[in-house]
Parts: sequence; structure tokens; C-alpha cells
Amino acid sequence: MSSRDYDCIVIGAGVQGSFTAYNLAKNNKKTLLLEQFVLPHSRGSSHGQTRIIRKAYDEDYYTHMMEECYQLWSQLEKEANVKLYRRTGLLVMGPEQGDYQVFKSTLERNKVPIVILPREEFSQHIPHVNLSQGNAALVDTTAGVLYADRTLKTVQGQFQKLGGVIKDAQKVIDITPGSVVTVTTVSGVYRAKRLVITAGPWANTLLSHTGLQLPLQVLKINVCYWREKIPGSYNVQHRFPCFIQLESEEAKHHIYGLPSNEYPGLMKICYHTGPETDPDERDRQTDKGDIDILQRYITRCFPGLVPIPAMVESCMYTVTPDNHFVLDHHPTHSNIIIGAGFSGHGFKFGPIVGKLLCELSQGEVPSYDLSPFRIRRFQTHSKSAL
Ligand SMILES: Cc1cc2nc3c(=O)[nH]c(=O)nc-3n(C[C@H](O)[C@H](O)[C@H](O)COP(=O)(O)OP(=O)(O)OC[C@H]3O[C@@H](n4cnc5c(N)ncnc54)[C@H](O)[C@@H]3O)c2cc1C
Ligand SMILES: O=C(O)[C@@H]1CCCC=N1
Repeated sequence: MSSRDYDCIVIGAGVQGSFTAYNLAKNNKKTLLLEQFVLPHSRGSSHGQTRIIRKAYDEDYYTHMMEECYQLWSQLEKEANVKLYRRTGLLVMGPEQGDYQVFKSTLERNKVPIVILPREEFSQHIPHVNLSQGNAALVDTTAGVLYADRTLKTVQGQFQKLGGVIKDAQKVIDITPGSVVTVTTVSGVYRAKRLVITAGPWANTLLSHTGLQLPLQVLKINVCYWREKIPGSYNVQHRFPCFIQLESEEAKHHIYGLPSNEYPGLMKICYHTGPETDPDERDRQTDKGDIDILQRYITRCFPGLVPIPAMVESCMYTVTPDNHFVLDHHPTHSNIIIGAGFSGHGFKFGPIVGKLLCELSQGEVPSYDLSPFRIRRFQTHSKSAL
């Protein structure tokens, strides 16, 4: 095997590609992880300080996957001797009869420890928040915060310790499928028996070299931080939880937030959708409709925050029509595996996605039923040129 030949190449060193590469190296596969930008970078979907981890979902299969996923997060923390997760709980609020009931049933059915907060006790448990009229509230006590940038550094470091090779500033510009796949970057040509594509917002750009297009939409998300009027009111050390507002007067999509933590005195609250963007032109997208919605919601429900964002960072979602991931073999080239369309909720699944993409690439039976994540569900959308 020459130095340019690998058992497996992974394209894209975001959370999903990094965990996939790490799993491959753990399985003694000679693995190359290619990244277009110099690492670390803030131009994809995995950067920033924090993400929410939770078992509260409306589908059982996500809650099931999270059972094992929590263990994998904890294993990585032990292995690398680093703290990646902080338990805070997740406050779920929503109109009593809507999605809220579905979340509650999934949590109860799966015996996830929750606390129901009756309206009359709400403010005693969650000060400085107004529960909307007709809304109910519960806390998923297993939920918390993941340290995102630290995770990428850790998992990439562990991958390298296992002998894995990372080449950054190596944008892939061509892929030639075959029993041995040839991958051409701006500065080299590499070959492998198996290829995993985890290119986030650039998935379709890369897939075009393989004759496949998926129904993916790239959205720009304004990551807004809001200042506490009284410092500490929403602080992680004062046990303020993460939250999801499922529906609201202001918005059809979820609004979610994390306690003030990474930037003292600032709480992160975002809207779970945004305007469409070209990933290479993200900062030319200046639509602020999401910020208007957040300002109205914060004024009404978080009276302890100044309703003008103190800081706005940028991130991107790559969404599928049903908001479920794509974890599958390429329909024509079975040695090419695709992890895409994480639809703004994929970070927490990184360890399990990495395990599953590794299993798929090795032709093993995946540990979970992947039918919700198959490409063929898009049959009416996907434009395969093959
Ligand atoms: C604001 C925001 C908040 C979020 N909150 C949560 C949350 O609370 N909880 C949660 O679980 N999830 C959350 N998510 C979602 C989660 O962060 C994403 O699902 C996840 O980061 C997607 O990772 P990825 O590896 O697929 O993509 P990316 O991180 O974008 O990685 C893809 C990588 O591929 C590289 N690449 C692309 N093309 C090429 C090429 N040609 N050659 C080489 N490299 C290439 C890119 O540069 C990039 O580094 C949030 C996302 C955002 C934006
Ligand atoms: O995945 C998550 O937990 C966050 C919060 C809810 C909306 C999307 N991302």
C-alpha cells in the first residue's frame, strides 16, 4: 500500500466525519480524513462553543439511539480525560395538545426521567421565564450542554493518536468512483477501497462528482446571544436549564436556548430555521427575520434578557424535507457511504453516527434500523444522473 492508499477516506472534518474517522481508526483501518479548510474553522455546522444533548424527541428511534450515545460520549470523555458534557436538564414548553404531548409520550414510553412542571409551580422551579398561556412544561433531566469546539479537537486528537491521518486545507475537487475510489484534492490524489462523504452544507457539491443529488437545503442560522439584565439570572452555575419552545405565538418552528455559560452574562437563544444560503456565500445572506421573531419571544417570555442581541455568530443547517438524517450507501456505488442532512440536530448523535457510518463502510449490519435515514425515501426528489 503506498502512502496515498488507504482503507478508507473520509471527506469533511466536521463532527460527523471526525467521529467516523475515529471509529474507523479504532477498527484498525488505515484512514485519511480530508478537510477543505485549515482546522479548526468556523465555516461549516460544527463550530462554536456549545450544543444541546437530549433524549426528548418526537420519534422513538432518536431516543433509543441517544441511550447508547450518552455512553459513547462518556467513554470519549474518559479516554481523553476531558469534559465534553455538562448536565443541565432541558425545559420543554409547548401548547398542551400539540407536539408537546408527543415529546412527553416518547419520554415516558422510553422511561427517560422527567419532571412535569404544573403551571402553579413553574416559576418556583424556573424563575425569570413566563410560561405562555395554554402551554405545558416538563424537564428532560438527562439533557445538557456539549462543548462543541472542544469535542472536535478531542475526537480529531484521539483519531491521530490511533494512527489516523488528517490533511486540512485539502479541498476535494474530484471523486472517481470504482472498486478503488480516487479522490483528488487541490494538492494531491488519494485512493481507498471505501469512501465516506460527510461534507455538511457542501454534500451536494461533492455528490455531483458521483452522479447523485439529494434534496438538501442549506440554511443560514443566526446564533444570537442575549444579555442578562441581572447577571447570573440564566446562568448554568445557578442551574438554569437548556430549553425548547416547541411552538409559540411568534413562531411555527422551535425556539431553543442554552444557559449563559461560554460568554459570561450572555444566553444563547436561536430560531430553528433560517434563510436559504449558498455555503460559500454564507455571510452575504443578511436576512434577519429570525431575529425579529426572537426579539418578540424574548420580550414576552424571558423578561430578564435585553431583547436586542448582544452578539450574533453564524452557522448553517443542511436540512432534508422530513428533517431526518441521511445515513446510507450511495445508491450506485456501494463502497461510497453518505452521512448528510443532519437538519440542525445532528451534533449530539456524533458518536453514534460515526459508529454507524463506520459499520456501513465496512459492509457490516448496522447497529440500528436505518430505514428512516435511507436515500430511497426521497425517490420522488432525488435526481440521479446514473
Ligand atoms: C446554530 C446551530 C445550532 C445547533 N444546535 C444543535 C444542538 O443544540 N444539538 C445538536 O445535536 N445539533 C445542533 N446543531 C446541528 C449540528 O451542529 C450539525 O448537525 C452538525 O454539526 C453537522 O455536522 P457535519 O459534520 O455534518 O457538517 P459540518 O460540520 O459542516 O462538516 C462538514 C465538513 O466538510 C468539509 N468539506 C465540505 N466540502 C469539502 C470538500 N470539497 N473537501 C474537503 N472538505 C470538505 C467542510 O469544510 C466541513 O468542515 C446545530 C447547528 C447549528 C448551525
Ligand atoms: O438538537 C437540538 O437539541 C437543538 C435544539 C432544538 C432544535 C435544534 N437543535
